[in-house]
Amino acid sequence: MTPAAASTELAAAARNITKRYGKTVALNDVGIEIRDGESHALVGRNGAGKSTLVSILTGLQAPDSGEVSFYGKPSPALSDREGWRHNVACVYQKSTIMPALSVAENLFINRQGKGLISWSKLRKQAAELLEPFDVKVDVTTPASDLTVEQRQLVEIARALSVGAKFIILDEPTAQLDGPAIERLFERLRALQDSGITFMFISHHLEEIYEVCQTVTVFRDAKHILTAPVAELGRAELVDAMTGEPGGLSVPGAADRPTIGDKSTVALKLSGLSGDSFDSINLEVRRGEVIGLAGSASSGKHQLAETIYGLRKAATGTVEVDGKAVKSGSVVDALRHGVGCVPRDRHHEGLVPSLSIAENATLTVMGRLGPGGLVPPKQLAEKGREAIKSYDIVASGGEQPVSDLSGGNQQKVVIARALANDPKVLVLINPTAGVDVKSKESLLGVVDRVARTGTAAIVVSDELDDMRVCDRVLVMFHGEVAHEFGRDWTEQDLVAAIEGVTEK
Ligand SMILES: Nc1ncnc2c1ncn2[C@@H]1O[C@H](COP(=O)(O)OP(=O)(O)OP(=O)(O)O)[C@@H](O)[C@H]1O
Repeated sequence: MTPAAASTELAAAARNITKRYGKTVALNDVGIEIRDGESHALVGRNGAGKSTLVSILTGLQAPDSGEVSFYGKPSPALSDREGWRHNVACVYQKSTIMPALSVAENLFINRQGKGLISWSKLRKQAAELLEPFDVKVDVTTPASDLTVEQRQLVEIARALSVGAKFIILDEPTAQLDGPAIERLFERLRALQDSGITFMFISHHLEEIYEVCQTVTVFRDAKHILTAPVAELGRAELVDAMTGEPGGLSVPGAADRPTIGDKSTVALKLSGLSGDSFDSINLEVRRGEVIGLAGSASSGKHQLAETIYGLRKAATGTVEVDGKAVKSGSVVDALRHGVGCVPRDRHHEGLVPSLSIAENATLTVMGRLGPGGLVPPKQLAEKGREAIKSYDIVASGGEQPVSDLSGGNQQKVVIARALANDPKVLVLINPTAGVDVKSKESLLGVVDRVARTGTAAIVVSDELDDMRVCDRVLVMFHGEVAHEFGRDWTEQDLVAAIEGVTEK
């Protein structure tokens, strides 16, 4: 995006903001100034305070102290939702769209006005609103049928239609595949050219360089720096986020001993077919890490979810250590030693009201104490262990998971998957929402368990997550179209994912 588009007027400003949750100081006298027309990145490690600032900038909660203003005017009262909606909108990772309502109803929610609704007029207006966004859906479609990409565009269109010119994008690319990210960025550029201001939160630092002009770094609830993106190198940016010098090093598969044919087969898929994938045969040996790559429609998620029992296979078998696992049963998969990090931590991953310790031990309750009850001392120990091993930012193991930042919740999901000492580990987007430094330590965990003989399957859109893999299988239209060894190149992999190379 062109820096020239930004002016000196401030679209949004937050000054001297402090916010506490009990003993936790989530924001400690921080500020941010977002110039009209710019795209301003907000980055920081998990738990740095980014989402808390977003909730204050969107009027979802009040700060304990400090002020927010838009275009030089003080923010509306918290109860004036309409006033906030005119100033700012946020596209969250978690949808704010009502799944049961149609696209048109979602676009006009809360503002049908008084009197009878003219459905035909509403549908026509909805179609007009979406037209510039090239969202190819019938506006009467239920919102639950939208892809993540379409859902985000509907949310942006909705924000613009109520007059907001400042939009916050909270990790918008976390659930998108490569081509969808490119399409989103093209649209952001066009919107910025038309004068829309963005605040952009992402753990993918290369995206900051691609779409933003200014970057602000928060660390441990404090403002560390604000600088033009062009003047801050990637290493300096990471140093500011972590507070310590030294680059990043993602563990690579090449550092582990090669897995020979003599190693026992831990997981065997024979003629496995299901929703979106067909006739998959695969053997994964003890200590071997397999990457599953492919576009969103490749069938990779469905295959992984069938292995850990979330989906029932149409035909074929899944065997762990030579024993067949009952199809479509997560409990049976767990019993055979399959651990999983699911795609959606909000729905399948965690029990938000339970503590870190309780969530981290959900898969092993029966083994820790009689009748599934864990003695408090042992539970506290497990909580401390999880916090230490997985680098979780929290006040203690007894803290409810609902209080944790998104990235830290993801670390609890990983702790839970590993608590059972699984023979086979299935990880879907394991580093989603996780900061750069924690990414490195989580991939280190995969490397470590592989060394102890666990077989792992890593499903991810991130090439960095594939570096820890011994083999990378690229799926295309439900089949394994390519297989790469440890020596894959980024170019080969991307070409195979997009289906532009010969088999
Ligand atoms: N409702 C809450 N109750 C208690 N503590 C909370 C609550 N919401 C956030 N916190 C704490 O405030 C701190 C900042 O959290 P926040 O969600 O703003 O971080 P973040 O920078 O968005 O992290 P991430 O990158 O993981 O999304 C964290 O320590 C978190 O545990």
